[in-house]
Amino acid sequence: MIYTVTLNPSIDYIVHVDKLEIGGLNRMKQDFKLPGGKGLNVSRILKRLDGQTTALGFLGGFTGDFIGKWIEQEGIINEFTSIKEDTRINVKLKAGEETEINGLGPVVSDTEITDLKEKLAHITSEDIVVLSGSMAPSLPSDFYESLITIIKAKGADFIIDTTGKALLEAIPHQPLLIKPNNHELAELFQTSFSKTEDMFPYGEQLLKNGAKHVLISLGGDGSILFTKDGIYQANVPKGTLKNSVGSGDSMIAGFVGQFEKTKDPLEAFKYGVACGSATAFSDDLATAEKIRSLIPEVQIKKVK
Ligand SMILES: Nc1ncnc2c1ncn2[C@@H]1O[C@H](COP(=O)(O)OP(=O)(O)OP(=O)(O)O)[C@@H](O)[C@H]1O
Ligand SMILES: O=P(O)(O)OC[C@@]1(O)O[C@H](CO)[C@@H](O)[C@@H]1O
Repeated sequence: MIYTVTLNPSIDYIVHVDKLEIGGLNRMKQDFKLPGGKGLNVSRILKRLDGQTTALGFLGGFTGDFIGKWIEQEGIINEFTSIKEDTRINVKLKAGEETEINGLGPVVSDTEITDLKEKLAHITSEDIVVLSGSMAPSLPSDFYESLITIIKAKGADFIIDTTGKALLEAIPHQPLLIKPNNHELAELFQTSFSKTEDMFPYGEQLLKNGAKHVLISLGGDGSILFTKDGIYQANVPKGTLKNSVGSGDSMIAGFVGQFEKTKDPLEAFKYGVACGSATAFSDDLATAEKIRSLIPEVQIKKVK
């Protein structure tokens, strides 16, 4: 079973306007409310690909009810911890360019924290846990590490998709996968890249530090996978960009879903690319049909 943990889920309020007038009254052309949060997006894609997935994290208030009902309707096992405060709303403003305004997130109490940890402790060594996204500021800064301790004690694998200190602290615990994008990688090492090859030593360093696989996503420019056997680069399938929100999460879902089945990192990489691009070419997260249609277009070559 693949578990996802979304500590700070959201309703993603997607707002389309023709042209944004700062300081004026803007009328929406179209709007959508969708369940959001990185781990939840991973679960939603896994489910569409017929995977079994359980979603953990914190959900509260009217916003939490909306998300809980939605994901249950999609067949995702909902083991979220109920919290007193409202889950946040993240605004995704589409006015030609995309602008995101993400909420801070609710205060989570000690009892709520204990409940989440108890639920996580039900996993077995056969399971993979995906830890994704930001933490509400009320949580201790080493919270992800405390969850990793539980996961490791059960002998399960984990994937972590977060940034900064929480990501750096997780790497020595040997995550199955980390997936920084090129900007996050540059930030981790306080550097900048002018070409793809510049990233190679940093990806290799992350492997040395403990990650079992490192996937660096480059948006519309593709992605690079670092494994113990070498470095591989993928193209991007052709299509029209509709929405880049959630393409990174979709990539992780494709990778972990296929890795669970085949244990083959290159096969997993191929599915990851197809899922990431399929979401980039869709209004919401990609459908299984769209993902499957892109698989034949993905080409992976060894570059080192
Ligand atoms: N414009 C695009 N065209 C084709 N494929 C894309 C595009 N944008 C993203 N993808 C696919 O999705 C993968 C992940 O995208 P990206 O690098 O933007 O992740 P991310 O920064 O984690 O995204 P997010 O945080 O918005 O979910 C890319 O490596 C690529 O395979
Ligand atoms: O604020 P975080 O946790 O970093 O990111 C949250 C978020 O932007 O990530 C998802 C896309 O990856 C969205 O569904 C959600 O709104």
